[in-house]
Amino acid sequence: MPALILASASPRRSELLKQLGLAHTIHVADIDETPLCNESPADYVLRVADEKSHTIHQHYPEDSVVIAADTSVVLGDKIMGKPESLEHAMEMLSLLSANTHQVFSAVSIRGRYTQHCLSVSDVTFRAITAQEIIQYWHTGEPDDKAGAYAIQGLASTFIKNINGSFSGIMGLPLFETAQLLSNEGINIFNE
Ligand SMILES: Cc1cn([C@H]2C[C@H](O)[C@@H](COP(=O)(O)OP(=O)(O)OP(=O)(O)O)O2)c(=O)[nH]c1=O
Repeated sequence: MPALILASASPRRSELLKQLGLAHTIHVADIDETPLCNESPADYVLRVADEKSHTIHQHYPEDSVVIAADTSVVLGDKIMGKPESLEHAMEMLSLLSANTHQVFSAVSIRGRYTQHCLSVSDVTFRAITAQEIIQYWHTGEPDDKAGAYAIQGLASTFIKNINGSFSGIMGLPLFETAQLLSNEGINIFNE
């Protein structure tokens, strides 16, 4: 079994990998995550995930497997990252209120092969008030989450419906991840 390295600072991604029973070390990739001019959401998350896995794979032997991911919340042509302030969270969550948006999550895996894939999910919010957004902000939960919410937390009370992958919305689509890892000889059921 090759060594598995998670190129991510996201505790959620590590938890999700552990959910598959996969032991891993963490080596955070510090890269510029600014979208390029006119870059589509799909191209953006795939490029950033690839840059993260590439940066970290350089530090390890060829036969190690590095996994990286990138998640964005997308509404129309707006790509939403993490909130920088209460005002920024208010702006994003007001747009998501009473609306359906997409969550794009890319996974990039480098080992013997270079592989990546994309998970896109639809998420529908009920109407949320400015008062709720302010209270939600003060819980600290929106802080380091794309679109300023966490489906796995209190924001579950805002979400009427999802069509897609719960783990993908949380930051690491496990169905796709398991498929890519099996191409590298990492199998969930026969470690
Ligand atoms: C939409 C959504 C996002 N998120 C999180 C997943 C990611 O951690 C974060 C999106 O930011 P990312 O830039 O994808 O990841 P990150 O900065 O946390 O970690 P790294 O770049 O080192 O891998 O938002 C949730 O936890 N729940 C959600 O419902």
